[in-house]
Amino acid sequence: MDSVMPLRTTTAATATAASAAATVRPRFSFQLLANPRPRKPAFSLSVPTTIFTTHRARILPQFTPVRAQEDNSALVSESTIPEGDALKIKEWEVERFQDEIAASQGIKIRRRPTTGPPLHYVGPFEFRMQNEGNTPINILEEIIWYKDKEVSQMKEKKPLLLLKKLLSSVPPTRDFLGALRESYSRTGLPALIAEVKKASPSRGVLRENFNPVEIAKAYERGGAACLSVLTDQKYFQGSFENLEAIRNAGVECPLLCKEFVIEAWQIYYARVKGADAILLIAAVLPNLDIQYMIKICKLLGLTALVEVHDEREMDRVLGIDGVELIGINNRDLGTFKVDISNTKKLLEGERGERIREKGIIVVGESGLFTPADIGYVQEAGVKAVLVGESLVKQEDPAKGISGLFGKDISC
Ligand SMILES: O=C(O)c1ccccc1NCC(=O)[C@H](O)[C@H](O)COP(=O)(O)O
Repeated sequence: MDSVMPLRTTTAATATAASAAATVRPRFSFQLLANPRPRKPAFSLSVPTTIFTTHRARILPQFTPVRAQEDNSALVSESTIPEGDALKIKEWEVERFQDEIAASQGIKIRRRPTTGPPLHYVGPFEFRMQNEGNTPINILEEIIWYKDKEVSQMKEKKPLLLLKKLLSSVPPTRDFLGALRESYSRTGLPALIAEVKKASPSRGVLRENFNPVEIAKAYERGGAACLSVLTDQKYFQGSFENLEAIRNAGVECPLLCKEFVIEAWQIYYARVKGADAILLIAAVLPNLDIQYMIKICKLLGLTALVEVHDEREMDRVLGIDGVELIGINNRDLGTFKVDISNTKKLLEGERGERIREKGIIVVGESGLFTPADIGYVQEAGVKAVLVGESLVKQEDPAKGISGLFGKDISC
């Protein structure tokens, strides 16, 4: 067990924000949090930055008074805060606010580790456990935390203004949805989005002699309607260079940029690098972000594939305007277990009806290996499938497609 250390005694002023600025409070009044994460910010964003030592202390150690005072002397006056620190405090406030919105929508994935470990109140003491709140709950959260740092660095090298300038010289996007529809009506089978995937956190390296352009061309020859290109480097050994290379190699299938999007900047970047579509993961993004990102996608001519894992995410996404393409991922990102009956479960009953009414195309994702699997998800209601492992492992991925569908779908 990690070490536990008492931080300091607390006052009501540190525990209840709204009234704390006012006057002296009796000592040893405290708030006991049964479930401290995600925690309500102890002050609202509209409260001016006359806030309290507890919060300052979490991010600005120089403000830490070891013991709160019985009078207001422990409070730091606004005028003593250097401007840069005040900005950090605001950022912290916004982060906590974002976490709270996400949590209210059932999103468990946090955008980044908590700035300081959560506090536990026991008697008059606040405790914290080392590492608590700073260990990702699953692989998706780990990926997102890393992505947060990665994107900050990438943005510095290629700011949004520069990307916007580059947009004027990129070729037009290809019609991702149109390609799926065309393939479905041509073959009577779910349209294939074949994934260019070198490795994954669950399976490790899937193909040693990995040539992304050759694989993409083989997929196209084999009858794929669209391709998905993993661009995450650290966990999937993918790259934006792969996306660009495939785009520049004369491959005609529309390309999905398979990224872990947390910021609109990434959408612009994907567009500049040759994407025709981009993945938005509901387990990571709050509703408003999805809605706003879909608008950006439309502005840039991209298709948004909005991915869900469970009923709650599906219901959220069905309530968002502008969603045209939903992916149901059969992989549990906590356990990595793949269960294709997830697709069926999420398309049953009223949900399935709403999807049909809205004309949304559903993509079955992950764990599809045989013609029986394809038949099963088609029966459940999907009009497209996204397949990586079972194709990329084949010596000839084009033949792999015929094997997967039980027939040649290339003509
Ligand atoms: O593939 C993984 O191990 C994985 C782990 C964590 C997050 C995402 C992951 N996969 C992304 C995908 O959605 C799949 O690459 C895609 O659906 C294809 O799946 P498969 O056919 O099973 O390779």
